[in-house]
Amino acid sequence: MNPVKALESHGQAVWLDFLARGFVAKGDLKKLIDTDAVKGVTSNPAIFEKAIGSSDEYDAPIAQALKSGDKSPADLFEYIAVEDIQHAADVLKPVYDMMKGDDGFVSLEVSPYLANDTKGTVAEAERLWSSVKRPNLMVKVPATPEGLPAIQQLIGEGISINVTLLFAQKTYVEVAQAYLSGLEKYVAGGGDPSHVASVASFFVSRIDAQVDKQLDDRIAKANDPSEKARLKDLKGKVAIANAKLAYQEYLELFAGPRWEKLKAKGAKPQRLLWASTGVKSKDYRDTLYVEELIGKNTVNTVPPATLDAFRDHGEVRDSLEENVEDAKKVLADLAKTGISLDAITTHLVEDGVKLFADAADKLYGAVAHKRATSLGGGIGAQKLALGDGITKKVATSTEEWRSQAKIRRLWHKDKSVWTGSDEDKWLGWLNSAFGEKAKLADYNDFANWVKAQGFTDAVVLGMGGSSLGPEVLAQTFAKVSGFPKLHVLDSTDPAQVRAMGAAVKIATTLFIVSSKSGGTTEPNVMKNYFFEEVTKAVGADKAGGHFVAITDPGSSLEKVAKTQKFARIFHGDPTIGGRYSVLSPFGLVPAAAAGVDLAKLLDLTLSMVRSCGPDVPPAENPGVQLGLAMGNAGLDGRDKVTILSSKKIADFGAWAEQLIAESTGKDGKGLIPIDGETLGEPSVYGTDRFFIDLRTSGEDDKGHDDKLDALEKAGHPVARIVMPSIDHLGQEFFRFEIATAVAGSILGINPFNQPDVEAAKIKTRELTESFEKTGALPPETPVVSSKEADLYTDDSNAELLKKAGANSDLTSWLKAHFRRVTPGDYVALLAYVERDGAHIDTLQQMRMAVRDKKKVATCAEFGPRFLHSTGQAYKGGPDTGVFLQITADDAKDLAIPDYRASFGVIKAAQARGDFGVLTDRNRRALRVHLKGDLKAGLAVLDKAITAALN
Ligand SMILES: O=P(O)(O)OC[C@H]1O[C@](O)(CO)[C@@H](O)[C@@H]1O
Ligand SMILES: O=C[C@H](O)[C@H](O)COP(=O)(O)O
Repeated sequence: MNPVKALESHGQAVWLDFLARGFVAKGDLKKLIDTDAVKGVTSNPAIFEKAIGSSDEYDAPIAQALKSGDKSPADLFEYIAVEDIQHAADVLKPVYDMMKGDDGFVSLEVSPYLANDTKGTVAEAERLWSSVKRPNLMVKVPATPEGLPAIQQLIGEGISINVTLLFAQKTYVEVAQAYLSGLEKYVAGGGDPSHVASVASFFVSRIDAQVDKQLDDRIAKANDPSEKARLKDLKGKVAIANAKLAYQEYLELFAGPRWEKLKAKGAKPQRLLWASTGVKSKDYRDTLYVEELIGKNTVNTVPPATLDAFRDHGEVRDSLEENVEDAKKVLADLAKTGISLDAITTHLVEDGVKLFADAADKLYGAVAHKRATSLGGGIGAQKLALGDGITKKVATSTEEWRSQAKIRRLWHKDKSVWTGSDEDKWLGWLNSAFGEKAKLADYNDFANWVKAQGFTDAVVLGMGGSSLGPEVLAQTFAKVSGFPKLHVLDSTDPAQVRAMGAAVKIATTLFIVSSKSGGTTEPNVMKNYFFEEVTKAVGADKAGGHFVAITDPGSSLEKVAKTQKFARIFHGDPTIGGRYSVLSPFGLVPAAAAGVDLAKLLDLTLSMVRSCGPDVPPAENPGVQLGLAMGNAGLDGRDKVTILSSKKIADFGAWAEQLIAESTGKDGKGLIPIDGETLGEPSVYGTDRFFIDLRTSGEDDKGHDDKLDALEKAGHPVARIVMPSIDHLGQEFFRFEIATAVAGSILGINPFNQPDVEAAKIKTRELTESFEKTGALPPETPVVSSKEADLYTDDSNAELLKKAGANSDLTSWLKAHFRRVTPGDYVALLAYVERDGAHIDTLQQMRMAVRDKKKVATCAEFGPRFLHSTGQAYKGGPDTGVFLQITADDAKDLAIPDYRASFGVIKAAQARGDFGVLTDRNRRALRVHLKGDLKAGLAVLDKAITAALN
């Protein structure tokens, strides 16, 4: 007789420790049921990994599953696994029916990531139970300290459980008690226990593998031949002895009054199942862990190779209750050697969780890969060409992030991923796109209202994160017919404020006052100005109807908005910092007002959110990969993140700048974003660059690409990202957010605070308060004064510059200042003037001259806008900045209603506050104040810069 089938008559059920889609579909499982009397199937993460990861068998099912909507890799795996388990359960259903529910089970394991999470395990087991919907399912839960209470609860709910990763006899007793207690609860609640089944999967071969290793060590060290022989004799015996003694416990546990009471109600005993019964050592007979553990009311789940071997040459006898005393002696002899079985079994539980988590990482990686392939053009493609050195470092970090579960910890808001301060309070952005999608109806109502009002323009008044997201949206998407044109104002420059007023029709403009804190000076003064303008245009009673506010709950702006009867107040999420707020009301309200299709934007964004999710291992996770590249490149001295965004998404860099700089630039560390530099030949760059090229599909430019290729060839790290279309903009917001958070972890900083911006705000406040009291800003003395310009700096900078040749003219000071620039530095031009096309061009020309001459990175920024963006890194980041602040007389100042200070005064105070912090931090900073006509002044400065550089 077929030895496998013969086991049946010895009271043992054989299950198959294997599952794969085709195996079931092609009838192979059915064949084993018929020929070998196989009565069940077990799966685990390693089995699924093998099935899904190393074949293309699942490509089509995955593509099919995605047809009903995008899914995260974990959801996708679950979807596929549930189908597989259902198929196997259906094939085994006749066995289940024939045996009246005593056998015929298929097991599906909860995620090993939840092994130490009771609540998570319970929730997942409940979900699997209800989605598989088969009476012959067993959900596998590990016998970890956190798994035990979950097992008891789940049994108490009438869910059949396969307890896995069980190695120690004493844990087995706890498992059986948990089963009994769970059943008692179920019965007490009116449940019929005859529907509940359970097995306790006692692992075998892994114990011998560990014990043998320790025995081998001792054998090698032993000198006495009899000692050697004694040790050798224990090899291959301990696991079986351990299992035999567990069976003795079983016989006791499932006898006696407690059990009899349950049995009388129809309860089934929790059978011991021998798991891990494929031999791990070639020294042993391949049927060892079947032959020695044959006994009544047990199960042995065997891998296909062991099944084949046993069918071929297995020997059947009632072995389980044989030589129990010998088994005790084996364990006693082991104890005498000093090898602790307790320590080994404890370690094996932890190791078992780790091994299954490693397998799950591989499995989810494979699923993530198949998902990405299947979604194809739906997700922005990313290619990293980092050069050998950084590639190696990224590979090391990738493995570290995987083995330390850092992406899952990041998503679970574990602050120890960063500095362990308060990072956990600032991670609302991770899920915001899901939350905002649920609010689509409200956004649509708002959009309809905006349309119905007939607004011609919508102007966002805000700073930093509150303005730069909307600005990218405004500049990327074309005006939508029937909706207002979207503008952004983020300045206190009188000319710029006035220009915005002139660019729109005040009477038909919607103003979106956007400030998370509600207390930021700029949006408040801009609001005061435009509220008065609107009042003049439409009357006091109607003015509020032209304003909406976006602000965090309870802010001072909310109070004002209520008093002034704003049309709407949208609340931000206080767990999202400004620079991470674009996929929250701060980006989405302006987008809705402009008629952007938010459903499409969010759906496409969510694909990237899933691609960067907790279940996507670092190697397959595009956000993590970009972040590890940025962070490691930064540590390698390539800390100038040079952003090259193509024409259609030209403004993206301005948003990315605020994200990267404000998040990472602190504690003397950080990444300096470089936006807007024209791409050059390798010779104009130092070795401090990391290039990110971002474009939409089809925006190819041979000249640009050749230059980029040349840079890559010259050894510069280059990340290339191709968005399928501008509609995929939200994907890039999210990719960069994750990347920045990850880079922050690599750099060892808290990416969610902005200590140095606050310092400048305090200085500015002191200056404006003094103005409110005295009517003037405190006097200051230039180091040099000429007809066109005054120069200012602190004593220490002045002394150094004079020593370096600065005398009485502008050029000499600039020359001395630029002379301080060394490789690895960056030069930042910080201009507190109107940000218009002409000034952007002038600044661009100046910075390009500096870059090409000094071969350093350059920034061309406008104040006060950059204060809420790169300003943090300039003051708090690495001391590699050389700053030229440019201020100017305002041709025509502008009063602010309800303020004594004008826009001009506030802007001046901001410039001085910022400069004060730069010099307090001993940064290399010089301020040029242009007098008289600005155009002429800038021309003089441009000339002086050119002269200074030559
Ligand atoms: O939205 P708020 O609170 O006005 O802040 C604007 C900006 O100022 C900062 O708080 C500091 O620069 C940024 O992080 C933020 O985006
Ligand atoms: O339920 C079955 C177990 O997961 C399996 O038997 C473990 O076997 P292994 O030790 O060979 O991985």
